[in-house]
Amino acid sequence: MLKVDGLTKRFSGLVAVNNVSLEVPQGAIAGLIGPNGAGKTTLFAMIAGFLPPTEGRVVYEGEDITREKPHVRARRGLARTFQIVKPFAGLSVRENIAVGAYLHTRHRREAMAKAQDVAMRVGLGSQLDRPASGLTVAGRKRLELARALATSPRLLLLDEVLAGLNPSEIRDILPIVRAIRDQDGVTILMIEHIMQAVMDLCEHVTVINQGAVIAAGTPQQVCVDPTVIEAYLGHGAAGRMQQQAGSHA
Ligand SMILES: Nc1ncnc2c1ncn2[C@@H]1O[C@H](COP(=O)(O)OP(=O)(O)OP(=O)(O)O)[C@@H](O)[C@H]1O
Repeated sequence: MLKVDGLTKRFSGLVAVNNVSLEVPQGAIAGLIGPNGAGKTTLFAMIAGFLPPTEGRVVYEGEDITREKPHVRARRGLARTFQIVKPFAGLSVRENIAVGAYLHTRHRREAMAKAQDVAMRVGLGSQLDRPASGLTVAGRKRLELARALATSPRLLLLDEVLAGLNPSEIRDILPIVRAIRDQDGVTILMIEHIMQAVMDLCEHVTVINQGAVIAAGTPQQVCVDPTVIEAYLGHGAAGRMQQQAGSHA
């Protein structure tokens, strides 16, 4: 469904993303993880068309979309959420969600109906007529998800939809994300720092560090990969953990 081929992004001297290749098959929930500043958001911005790559290609459903604008990609069914959620403050929850639906319709009634449908899916059904500015952090995350879903995506890029949520809020939102794939068949690529969520949701994970892919595999595989442990915890960490495990055995 999505093929990222040798994507590189340089910001003057800094190589934020360095020759990254990955594939997301149709129907997958795939994860993208890595320490702070690894280049995850920059990679997402290139996939969604918000930043032009310095080198490399983005291929979506077999077509090279590297030069396409974000709204053209969105019309093809490629949607993303943003880490920082900024609702349109003067608008209700329903109107905020409807903004996404206007991608495919010019009719207000249709956009509002789509907004209502999507709101029910993400658990915002009872908040539809409240001002979006009054939502809690968890509510705003649901709103962000709903706005993306209202564009009727086939590939959804989720940028830390769980960040800032408490454990019970996370437990509530995980089945919603899973249902987007299971019931609507939407393929998902998610950036996520919360490892338990990655373990629960993702079938495949790509790990990047300092702009480059350092590991890929199932969540279980990458969690025990010494290169990944070192990237998160520092040089020598994998060895220290092994020693500790040995001394506790
Ligand atoms: N517009 C920009 N201009 C210059 N440098 C940038 C720009 N955007 C990102 N960077 C740098 O590129 C690197 C990768 O940043 P990016 O935000 O993609 O990382 P990330 O993995 O998403 O981090 P986090 O998990 O903290 O969100 C960082 O060193 C960052 O400072």
